[in-house]
Amino acid sequence: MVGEIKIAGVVKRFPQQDAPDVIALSGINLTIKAGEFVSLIGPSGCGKSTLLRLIAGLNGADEGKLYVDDEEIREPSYERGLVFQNPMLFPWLNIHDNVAFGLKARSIYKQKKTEVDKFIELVGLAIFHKSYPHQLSGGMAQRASLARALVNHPKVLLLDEPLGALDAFTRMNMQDELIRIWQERQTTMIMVTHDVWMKQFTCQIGSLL
Ligand SMILES: Nc1ncnc2c1ncn2[C@@H]1O[C@H](COP(=O)(O)OP(=O)(O)OP(=O)(O)O)[C@@H](O)[C@H]1O
Repeated sequence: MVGEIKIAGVVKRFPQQDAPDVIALSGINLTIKAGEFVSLIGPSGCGKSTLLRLIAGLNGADEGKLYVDDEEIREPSYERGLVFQNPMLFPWLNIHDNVAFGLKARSIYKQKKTEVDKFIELVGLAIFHKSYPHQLSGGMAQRASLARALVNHPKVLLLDEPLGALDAFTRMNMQDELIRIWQERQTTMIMVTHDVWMKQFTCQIGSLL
């Protein structure tokens, strides 16, 4: 299996004007095994999103290193899919083209076109593949955003409160969906959540932050 994450002595500071630096992460050491589904839990401001952004390669650590399968994380990669609380779909592209975007950017769309349809179907949006983001509900848009990350077959899926903006019923369905995808694909998943039910289901590491 692939997708093991190692975090070694990671420190992240945010400099402030006329004030001491904010120390968002102070010496985090953690290993997440390939195929695990882990929740990051903890009080607001404890550094959950910061850690996710470092694993995504969107920000660099001030000290320490992060690895995926022993390869150091230095920049964003399609191997680490990221889903935010608010689905960031391109409003001018329909659902098919949103999901296909990464494959087109990497010039592998022609070979992988059937994958786009497969993942749109997996998240239950087959009949909406020609719809535009403004024609979808929040839950549907979030599922499209999940398909867009999954179509790249990431080693790791990073989920930053992906269910936070959804109503309770849609959230329950999406939770089931995520667990089903995880069981089916065995992708390493790291999810920032405040949801107690997900917290019970997944491994808990929030106390480390
Ligand atoms: N870009 C930034 N510039 C300055 N400070 C930042 C930045 N991003 C995060 N911080 C600070 O780093 C700390 C950790 O923030 P982070 O967003 O990681 O917390 P969190 O645990 O995800 O919080 P929440 O549960 O409220 O989303 C906070 O004190 C925050 O103000």
